[in-house]
Amino acid sequence: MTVDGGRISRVSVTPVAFRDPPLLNVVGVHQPFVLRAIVQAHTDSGLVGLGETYADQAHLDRLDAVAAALPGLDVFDAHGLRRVVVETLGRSTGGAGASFGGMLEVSSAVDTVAAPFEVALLDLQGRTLGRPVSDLLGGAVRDRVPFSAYLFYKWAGHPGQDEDSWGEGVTPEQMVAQARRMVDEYGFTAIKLKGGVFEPGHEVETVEALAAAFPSYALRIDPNGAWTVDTSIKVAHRLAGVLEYLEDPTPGIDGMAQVARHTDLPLATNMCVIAFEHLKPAVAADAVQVVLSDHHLWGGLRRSALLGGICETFGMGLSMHSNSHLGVSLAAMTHLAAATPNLTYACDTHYPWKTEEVIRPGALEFRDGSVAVPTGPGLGVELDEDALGALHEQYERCGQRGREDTTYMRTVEPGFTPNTARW
Ligand SMILES: O=C([O-])C(=O)C[C@H](O)[C@@H](O)C(=O)[O-]
Ligand SMILES: [Mg+2]
Repeated sequence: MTVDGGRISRVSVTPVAFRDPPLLNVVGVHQPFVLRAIVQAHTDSGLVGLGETYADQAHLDRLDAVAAALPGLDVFDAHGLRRVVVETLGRSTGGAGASFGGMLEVSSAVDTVAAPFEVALLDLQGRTLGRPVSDLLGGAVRDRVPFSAYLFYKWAGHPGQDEDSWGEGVTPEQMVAQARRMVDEYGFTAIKLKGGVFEPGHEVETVEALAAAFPSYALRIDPNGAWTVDTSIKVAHRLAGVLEYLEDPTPGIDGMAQVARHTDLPLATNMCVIAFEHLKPAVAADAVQVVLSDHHLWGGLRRSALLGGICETFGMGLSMHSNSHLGVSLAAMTHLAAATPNLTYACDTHYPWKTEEVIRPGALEFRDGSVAVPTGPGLGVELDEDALGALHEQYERCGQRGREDTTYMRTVEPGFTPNTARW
């Protein structure tokens, strides 16, 4: 007996905006709202599959062009989806690259545009078969997926607004308090500090304060390439035995390779290896020991699983990157991590920083720092249509149409320049 999953009849792409605190990073500060796009792929048999991605205007235009070309596609035809994306982007944009917030440049838009549609197809396939997405990826090898507490230096509140519930995060003591709250509320046992904001000595002191306060925890710092090779080597020596890995201390495969030659501390990246074409030179130079996957950027869940296999082949570790996201992404990340045997590090998530949501409550709960893999069909999450509508109205009202961390920072510090390789 063959199962007919039906064909795509209509695809909607809904931009939404949700509130975000003023989190600091190497290129500036988070704006008051995060923009995301929710994909709903409808079939002629009445099912709806979900996906989530970025919502910068240029990306939205590409998503809309692909969405219009998808009706008629068989929900099991993942290669057909990729063909549609390649053909559509070739026509509409020439396949030009994409940039998100000045932090991540991708050489091709195909993977980033294809990803949310691929997730929606997998959601539909799972709903058709009555099986969770993790089963379609080879089956869950763990029933809970561990995540890390993702700490950010931050302002007390957005300019002109009241202090938020997290308050200021600048001093080591304030950052330990931030970690304490995340650990108490979510049960995390791994902690990542977003660096690249203050001079390295201050950030190292913060890591040391975290290590003293949370002695048995796995710690990481990620300055997003803010340091020179020399500084990175010095920090690597000082934090050897304290960190589980050092993420993107300096920019580029060459720079990371120079650092790697002087330390046994594993170097991790979501900046110099962000597409399949970067793997060969990174492996040849032994530049990174841990790759942070991200299905939003690597072309979806199946291609991220492929990345996992390549990392295993070349003896590299695998972790998972995040950007500010909602529950549809968290569900997809959880299924992928559950079905990727060598994804042994706690995954990043920005989840604790958000206060608004588009999925119905109950499907994804943090306990002991981990999320149980949904066992229902597909992604196992349902959209709350009212919440989606409200966050879409918020998108219409908020006036933001892209992620502009640097521009926003300059409204407060007019002379600000992004800190890459500054120290
Ligand atoms: O690990 C990373 O590089 C990130 O999570 C990048 C993000 O853009 C992060 O810096 C942020 O949210 O500001
Ligand atoms: Mg990173």
